[in-house]
Amino acid sequence: MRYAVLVTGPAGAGKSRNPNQNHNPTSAGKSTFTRSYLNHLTALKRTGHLVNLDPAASEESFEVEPVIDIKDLVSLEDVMGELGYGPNGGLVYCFEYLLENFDWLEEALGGYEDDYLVIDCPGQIELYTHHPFLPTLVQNLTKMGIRTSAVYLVESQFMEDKYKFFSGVLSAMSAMVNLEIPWINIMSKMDLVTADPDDSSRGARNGLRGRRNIARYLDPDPLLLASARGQEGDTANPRFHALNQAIVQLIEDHPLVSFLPLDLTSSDSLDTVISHIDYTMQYGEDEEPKEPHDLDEGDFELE
Ligand SMILES: Nc1nc2c(ncn2[C@@H]2O[C@H](COP(=O)(O)OP(=O)(O)OP(=O)(O)O)[C@@H](O)[C@H]2O)c(=O)[nH]1
Ligand SMILES: [Mg+2]
Repeated sequence: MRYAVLVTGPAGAGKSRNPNQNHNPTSAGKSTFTRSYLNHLTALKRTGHLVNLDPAASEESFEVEPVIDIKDLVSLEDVMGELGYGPNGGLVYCFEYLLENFDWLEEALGGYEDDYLVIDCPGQIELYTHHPFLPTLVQNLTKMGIRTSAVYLVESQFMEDKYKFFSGVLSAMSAMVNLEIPWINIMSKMDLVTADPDDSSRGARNGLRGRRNIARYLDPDPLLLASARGQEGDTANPRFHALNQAIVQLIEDHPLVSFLPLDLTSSDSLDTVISHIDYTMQYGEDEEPKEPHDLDEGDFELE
């Protein structure tokens, strides 16, 4: 049996791919997670392979070499330079080109029997919400006997306030219904969440950040979120309250949207996330199906 995990999620405004540059606060951290994931599999004495499907990925971001790289087929730089496309049109072109030349990918994947592929995807949200590329890719992988699941990373800053959170939830839901495969939502960069509730940062002042308050975002109780509205300092236009209420109702009616916390600085956290992914796609189902580890609350203690 072969397995593939698509690592998806929104990009930030502006790409900062160089790890030495300032951290890009709104990028989900897909590429970073992908590499930690593979290193962790190695530590567990398991084999995994990196597949890069981001035609704009920069070379220096690869501390783990991809076994398959879309840029060997088509790169965004070339498409933009030679065909005069902008970054978004260029990405669409690259994916169309990939699907038209799917035998290239099929051949490249052919050599990896009994394997576990971790696929780093680009961050353009349109790719997940309204283009047919990823669903077609998944169908093709399924035809090849590759069992595919997806993780959707949303950055922990989305927990800073409920409006950002709603936007993260809605994008996750939209991607989920578009792909229709086993799916896990992940709240990434938990290392950036302030541990100290007395922290005077903006998020902490709003009382919406800090480990103490995380639970309500990881496993959202919409009514709780809704009741957070109208707090002192909430400058939102009251006309939006009805809309928020409707979104809250939607979240409540679709309890699929919960998030697993991911803190790359904790190997336990990676362990938990990976065992959830394994469980979701029934990795090694010929053996006993695995129960996911209990969510390690030790890391995010709720007093
Ligand atoms: N503090 C912290 N920073 C992170 C983490 N993961 C990624 N970053 C930083 O966030 C930025 C973006 O990370 P990437 O992994 O390139 O994000 P991406 O989702 O692949 O971005 P795109 O490919 O542009 O969509 C980089 O500057 C990383 O160093 C994390 O777990 N914690
Ligand atoms: Mg990336």
